[in-house]
Amino acid sequence: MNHVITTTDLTMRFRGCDALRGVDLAVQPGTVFALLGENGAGKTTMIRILTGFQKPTSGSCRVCDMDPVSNAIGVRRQIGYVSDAPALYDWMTVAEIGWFAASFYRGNFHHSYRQSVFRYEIPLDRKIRNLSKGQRAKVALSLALAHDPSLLVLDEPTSGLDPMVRRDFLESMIDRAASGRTVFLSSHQISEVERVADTIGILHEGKLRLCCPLVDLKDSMIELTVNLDDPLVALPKLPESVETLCEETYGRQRRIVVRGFTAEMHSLFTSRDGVVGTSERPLSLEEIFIAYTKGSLGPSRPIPNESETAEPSLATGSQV
Ligand SMILES: Nc1ncnc2c1ncn2[C@@H]1O[C@H](COP(=O)(O)OP(=O)(O)OP(=O)(O)O)[C@@H](O)[C@H]1O
Repeated sequence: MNHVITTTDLTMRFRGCDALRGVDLAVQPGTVFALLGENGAGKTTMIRILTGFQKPTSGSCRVCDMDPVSNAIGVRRQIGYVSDAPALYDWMTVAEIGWFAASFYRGNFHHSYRQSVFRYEIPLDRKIRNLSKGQRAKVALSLALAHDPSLLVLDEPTSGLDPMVRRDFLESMIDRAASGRTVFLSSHQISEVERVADTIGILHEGKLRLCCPLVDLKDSMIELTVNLDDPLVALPKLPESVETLCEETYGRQRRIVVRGFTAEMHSLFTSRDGVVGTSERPLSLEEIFIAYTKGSLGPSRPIPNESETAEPSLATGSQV
């Protein structure tokens, strides 16, 4: 399969800061790819390189079969792009900026643009400088989508949009992917991303910690709770195929976030002296993100009472 985006050992060093450290990535066509990461993880840097606004220190990338370093204009003509702070000509009106941008594209750019701003209820005669933050974001999105690009690159696309518009917009991204076009977006809105993304990439301190279809990710990750009769009981070593992301003790409970744990492995625990029982639960994308980036179960988890932890939960249904 021809990937829409590939990066190979992509590295970006700024003075005193390694923004990207050897990122290898491949994005399939017809998918919504969401790049997640904390502040400063390297998302915008990655997007600026892919769109030809920044030259990487080393490594390579291809976007729509072009090299954004040597052919930035070719890439930008092919894709739609909205940055986290869209630069629009403030002195133009909403109508004028549509005319202006249409001059760079063939086809019915202008008609599509006007339909889009009409749908968003933005007055055509309003100056860009007098628009609210959300209205600016809507104009930028209308411009990016008007030539119906095969690849849409969005840096924090929903910041500034109200909840209804955010939901409609993200759902429209699913329709784009269903029609074979590709959406690459960065976001902090993890619960929103969870509803629309096909593939998740997690950047952490410039490294790609994870790149995986969302369905596989959610199927392969669980929080395993092991009830112990003594908090100091040592747990068995898990097979190498299992990735342990974090382990925390709450009284007589040990909670572990694991990837690749299979049902057969429960017996490793249940046969262990001092283990009273185990249970498992699926994780939300937000919990998975926290496990990968913070190595913890999350900041706001309730700490159970001693009486709760003493109670063994033995095998039924998803529990073992
Ligand atoms: N031009 C620059 N010069 C020096 N350092 C930079 C430059 N651009 C980015 N950085 C640094 O690179 C790192 C990654 O920044 P980047 O903007 O890519 O992060 P991000 O994941 O988009 O963050 P956020 O979610 O806060 O927007 C940060 O530590 C940032 O300070």
